[in-house]
Formats: sequence, structure tokens, C-alpha cells
Amino acid sequence: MTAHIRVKVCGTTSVTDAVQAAEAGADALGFIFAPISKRLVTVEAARAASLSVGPVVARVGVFLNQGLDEVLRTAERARMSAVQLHGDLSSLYVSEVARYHPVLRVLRPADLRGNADALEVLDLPGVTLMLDAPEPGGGVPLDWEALRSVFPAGAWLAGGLGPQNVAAAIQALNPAGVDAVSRLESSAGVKNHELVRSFVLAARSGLSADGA
Ligand SMILES: O=C(O)c1ccccc1NCC(=O)[C@H](O)[C@H](O)COP(=O)(O)O
Repeated sequence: MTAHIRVKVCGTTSVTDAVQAAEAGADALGFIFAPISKRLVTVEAARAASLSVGPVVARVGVFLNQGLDEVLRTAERARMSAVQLHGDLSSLYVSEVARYHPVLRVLRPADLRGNADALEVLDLPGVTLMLDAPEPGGGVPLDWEALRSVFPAGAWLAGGLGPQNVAAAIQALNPAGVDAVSRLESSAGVKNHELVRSFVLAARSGLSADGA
């Protein structure tokens, strides 16, 4: 098992939620700048939240098929410390972003079986794989059993994770980090602080929130 699993709480939209997640022990907070998201955050709100969580917690700007300039400028203005890239993106694009920011490159299970172009960037320094469901932020878990034999060492896992199932997911795939949003909210873009606390605790302890 990974000695210290990294825990990312995504879809942060306020200073209050950022501080609470940091206090709960999250290693990273996600800020979604993809216009299609119901958790879309403004640069100003993300910047205020980012500056409120101290020097250690990572702040990850989340983008989906957006222009290179927009990604780099937004990440800079919002004081992000890393960038998460969803979508159909060329290796050149990902490597350009990686010149300026650590990158979490999000791929789908199908990409592991035959998308050579998408997989190529994972050899670049500063690029880490995150495996997620085809619809980001959709709350649908991946088929962990089917992934057991192909899940790459060092990759992060997302997709329908929450306090009740994150320990089982870690047990199945031993990811380097886990990430969640839908199952940690009271409404879109608003965190349920109890669920955030339980999620971090379950990921760290290896016990699900109901003690299983
Ligand atoms: O969550 C969104 O609304 C979203 C929209 C567009 C691009 C990315 C988005 N979320 C990215 C995340 O990192 C989510 O935490 C990840 O997809 C897992 O979501 P969930 O299955 O809801 O836990």
C-alpha cells in the first residue's frame, strides 16, 4: 500500500470550504475552471481560497479542452500550484503546460487500452496520471476489478469516490492519490463538511465511513 496516500477534494468554490478541507487533512484542493461545470469557480474566488490554506496544501486548477493561453493565465492569476487536464489533448499541448505547472493528466479506462498518443505524455517529468470516469464530476465509480491488472503504478484514482467506498478502492488498486467531488457535496459546488472529513479519514485509515 502507498505509504501516504494523497487526498484531493475537488470543486472548491469558497474560502470557507477550502479552509475546512485543509483542516480535515486534504493534500490538494481542486478548483474547476471548465465553463460546462456546475462547480465553476471565478478566478477571484479561487485566488482568495488558494491564498487562505497556507504553504503546504496544493491548489489544482481543473480544465477541460481549453486553450493553452487560457489555462496558463488562469492558473497564474488564481495562484494555482498545479493543473489538471481533462479532454482530448495533444502530447504537445500537455508538454507545454508541464513546462509551467505540475500536471495531473486525466484519462479514461479505455485510454489505457490503446490510446498510445494519450499515454505518451505520462513519461514526461512532472506529469502524473489520474484515471477518471468518462464524465468528470459525474459521481460514477470505475470498475476497479477490471482495472486491477492494468492500473499503472503511481497513478491517481477518481470517479464516484466518497466516504463509503474510498477505502475499498484503495484496497483494490493502491493508487498514489484519490480525488472526489460529487459525493462530498450538499449541493453542486457547496461542500458538506462532515462528508469531506469522513472522506479524508477513510482514505487515510483504510476503513470505510461505516467502519467496514
Ligand atoms: O466536477 C466537475 O463538474 C468537472 C467538470 C469538468 C471537468 C472536470 C470536473 N471535475 C473534475 C474532478 O476532478 C472530479 O473530482 C472527478 O471528475 C471525480 O468526480 P466525481 O466522480 O463526482 O467524484
